Amino acid sequence: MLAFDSAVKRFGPVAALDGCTFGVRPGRITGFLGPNGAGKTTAMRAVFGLVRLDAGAVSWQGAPITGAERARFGYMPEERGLYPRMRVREQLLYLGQLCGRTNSDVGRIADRWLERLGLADRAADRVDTLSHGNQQRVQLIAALVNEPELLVLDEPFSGLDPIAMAAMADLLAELAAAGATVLFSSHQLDLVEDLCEDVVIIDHGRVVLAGDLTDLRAAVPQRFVDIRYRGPSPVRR
Ligand SMILES: Nc1ncnc2c1ncn2[C@@H]1O[C@H](COP(=O)(O)OP(=O)(O)OP(=O)(O)O)[C@@H](O)[C@H]1O
Repeated sequence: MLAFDSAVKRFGPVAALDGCTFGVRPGRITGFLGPNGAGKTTAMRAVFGLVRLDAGAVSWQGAPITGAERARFGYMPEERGLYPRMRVREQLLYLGQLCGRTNSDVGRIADRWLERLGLADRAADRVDTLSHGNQQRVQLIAALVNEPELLVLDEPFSGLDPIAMAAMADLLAELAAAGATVLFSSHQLDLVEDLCEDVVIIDHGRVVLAGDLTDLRAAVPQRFVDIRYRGPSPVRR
């Protein structure tokens, strides 16, 4: 389990995380929601040591996260992080080796995902010759080349067409079913509702709602509000 315990991170006067506490359970997909600037990216970066918390902690399996553990995690950062002029497969091999995996090991895993995501015929192409959606697929594979126990994805669905979104959703469901812990942020509420078992909603760096989506739905039986307006149309013609 990935756990945030009273995590605090300040940037000058801004509290990006302000006592943020939640858990991400293994074998499940957790959707991480919140308005722009809520603190989602900051929380995800804290898992990888890319921001240093001012107070509180983030832990994995009950212990502080070390570099050795991070090498077994997968991360798709919001700003993405591929070398544009490197060839797709070559880049995946390089990134996998940085995680301490052997060349043949990474090659086998990368080839499987390239095939699965319809990119086998682009393996020898430079990344910057691929479309945005295909670069995003490569970025996902980069997060998977070390067969991660924990997968943290910052807005992985943004900019994808419906077919690519469905392929990504299937893949995440499959990884979680195989035991991986999956946390992803999104602004697409319908997608989160369809795909996730758990949700965490934060605002101003604090958790406002967290838990099993089915339980949360049951606690709020009224899901739609019917608003009727009487009077002249407010729309000017
Ligand atoms: N490196 C930084 N320097 C200064 N302020 C930062 C930095 N990183 C984040 N912040 C601020 O911290 C707050 C939280 O930002 P963060 O990117 O974590 O939010 P978010 O929930 O991921 O937003 P979005 O949905 O827009 O991606 C924002 O007010 C942001 O401006």
